[in-house]
Amino acid sequence: MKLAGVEIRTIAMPLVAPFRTSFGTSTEREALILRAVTPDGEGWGECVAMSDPLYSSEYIPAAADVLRRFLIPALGGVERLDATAVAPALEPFKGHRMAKAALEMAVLDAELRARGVSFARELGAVHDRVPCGVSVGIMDSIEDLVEAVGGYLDDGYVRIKLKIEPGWDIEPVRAIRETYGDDVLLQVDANTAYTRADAAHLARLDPYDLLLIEQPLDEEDVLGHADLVRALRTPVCLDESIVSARSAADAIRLGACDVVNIKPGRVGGYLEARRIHDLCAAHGIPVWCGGMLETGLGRAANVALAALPGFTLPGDTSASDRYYRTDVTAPFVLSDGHLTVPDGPGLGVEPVPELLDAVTTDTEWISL
Ligand SMILES: O=C(O)CCC(=O)N[C@@H](C(=O)O)c1ccccc1
Repeated sequence: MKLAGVEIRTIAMPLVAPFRTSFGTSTEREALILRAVTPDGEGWGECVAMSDPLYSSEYIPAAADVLRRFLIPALGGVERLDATAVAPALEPFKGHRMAKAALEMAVLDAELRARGVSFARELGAVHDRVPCGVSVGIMDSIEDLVEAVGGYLDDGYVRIKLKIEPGWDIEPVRAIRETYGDDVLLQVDANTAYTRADAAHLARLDPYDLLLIEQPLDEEDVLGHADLVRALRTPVCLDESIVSARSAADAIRLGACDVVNIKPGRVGGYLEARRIHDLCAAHGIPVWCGGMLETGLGRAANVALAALPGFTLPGDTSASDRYYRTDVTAPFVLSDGHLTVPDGPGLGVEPVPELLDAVTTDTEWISL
């Protein structure tokens, strides 16, 4: 397959409600959408970098720049291009895993559409629907949180994830347990908001029978997480710390995680995500699919990934209407707490042109 060029499109999608985490509040989701064009057709990719370098070092203008100046031109020289050739061709360029992941996703989609193979089949999915969790942001009051969680439970979500930070952790968890009982699958996500000195404080979450506590410490503090694994009864899950199969292997060997949140964009793509799934399965480490407020494009690929056998915990694979009044694809709709895995060629979904145009703020074509 030869790449004729790639369209880089910037979109801005309003959120149905502000989404607050320990590193800030979002009211809209900017994203980069890539369209790879080959003689056989086209493929779509989504870059999950945020507007600002607050979740990780990547952010949208930087991702667009590295794609435009380095990553897309690097694929121009690849004669027999397929998805497995992308990472090796981009390897000389350091970092920018989310930008690389988007480009690999677009090439993989183009390749699979041409072959008539779905993402799910290519990645090794074993389910045709996946149970869905939902991520709930930090709120202005405990009452607001209790009401929001009640709405998601009414929607059918099978797992609740609460964003936490110092000052908003024990109380919210206690309120949800007291209101909705001990059977609700409940976990928390700190997004690196705590330090090693908070170990005793975080142990106060142990009585609430949480599925896990996600990324309590700095993404580079792997040894600190290993200490927490020993100090807490609550399983420790890593997110920001896991950027590759190598870093996952190191974290497992150091005893720094009981669970891994796999986000394809964070680790450089769906092929690396599958490697991490395989590695964790070999070590008996359960994984689940994280989310980055993806549009239906990234959501389709995530749902396919979440259908692999080692994804034994519900992921942040919510319905489109958790974040967006109108998605750029046909909406993903929750049914009995599950999303159906797309089974068409490639992603199995594609943007609705007028919906995509309505949220587009910039488009550029990089010819090869
Ligand atoms: O459901 C989703 O797509 C979002 C899930 C979620 O909470 N993502 C978090 C995270 O840290 O995992 C996030 C939010 C905003 C930006 C980056 C990451």
